[in-house]
Amino acid sequence: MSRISQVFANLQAKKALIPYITAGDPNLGTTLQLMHTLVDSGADLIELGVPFSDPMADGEVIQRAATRAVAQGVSLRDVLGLVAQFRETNQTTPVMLMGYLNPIHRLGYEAFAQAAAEAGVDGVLTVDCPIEEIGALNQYLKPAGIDCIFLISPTTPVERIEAIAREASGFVYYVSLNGVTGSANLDVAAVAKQVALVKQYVPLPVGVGFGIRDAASAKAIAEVADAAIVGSRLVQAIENNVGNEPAVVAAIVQELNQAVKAAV
Ligand SMILES: O=P(O)(O)OC[C@@H](O)[C@@H](O)c1c[nH]c2ccccc12
Repeated sequence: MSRISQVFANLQAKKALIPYITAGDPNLGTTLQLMHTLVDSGADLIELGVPFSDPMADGEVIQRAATRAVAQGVSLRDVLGLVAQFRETNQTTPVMLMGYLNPIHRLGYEAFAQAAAEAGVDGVLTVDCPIEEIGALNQYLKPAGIDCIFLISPTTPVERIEAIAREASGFVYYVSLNGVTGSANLDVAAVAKQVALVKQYVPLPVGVGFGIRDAASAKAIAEVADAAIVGSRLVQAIENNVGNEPAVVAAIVQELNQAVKAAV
């Protein structure tokens, strides 16, 4: 069983909190510290962004984080090195990479899958990978034991959800709204309805992200899904608290985790 599946199995009826941070924001050393902070504060799984120059699914907050990391020259190889460092002292918390296809394609799918597995990566979400192309990557991820995580949005047609069900493992990521990360108009009732639809076709846990900003929204989402995913709130806190990032992030994640774990 993969580390991601294991986490959901261990939680039983409880819900997962999945915080997102961008690797290399504000620098790789701080990201390593923050990854341990996330775990200590209750994160069940870490979503780690691979910085990219043209992050089209991201709102301004995460775009700026990617720009800061890219400006320091943080590469996909560096991110894999970061995960390997994290694994030196943590063998239990799953790490999923979130990124765009270009850097993975440049490294080569087979080489990437091998290096990611060696580093201790558990899942890969390629935001801009068309379903036609995912097989080319997944043929290497699967034997390497890495889960292929897919986005499903409010406009994903049922045929595509069925195609995703054939390739996905670990969990699927339901995007709560049509827009970019950091949006503010979360409609919990609409999400509940769509998550139920997704579950008719996909026999995996469903995590929900986009627009979850506080304890109340995290709890509301955790009541209708298997995991709440929070990015922009944390990335904004990192930007606003240079030099004091771990303490501020710890406080937010602890609060979010309490809310998510209180969901029934
Ligand atoms: O930032 P938000 O609104 O809290 O949403 C989570 C999101 O940041 C994280 O999962 C993520 C960051 N970049 C992405 C690109 C596509 C899909 C998801 C993501």
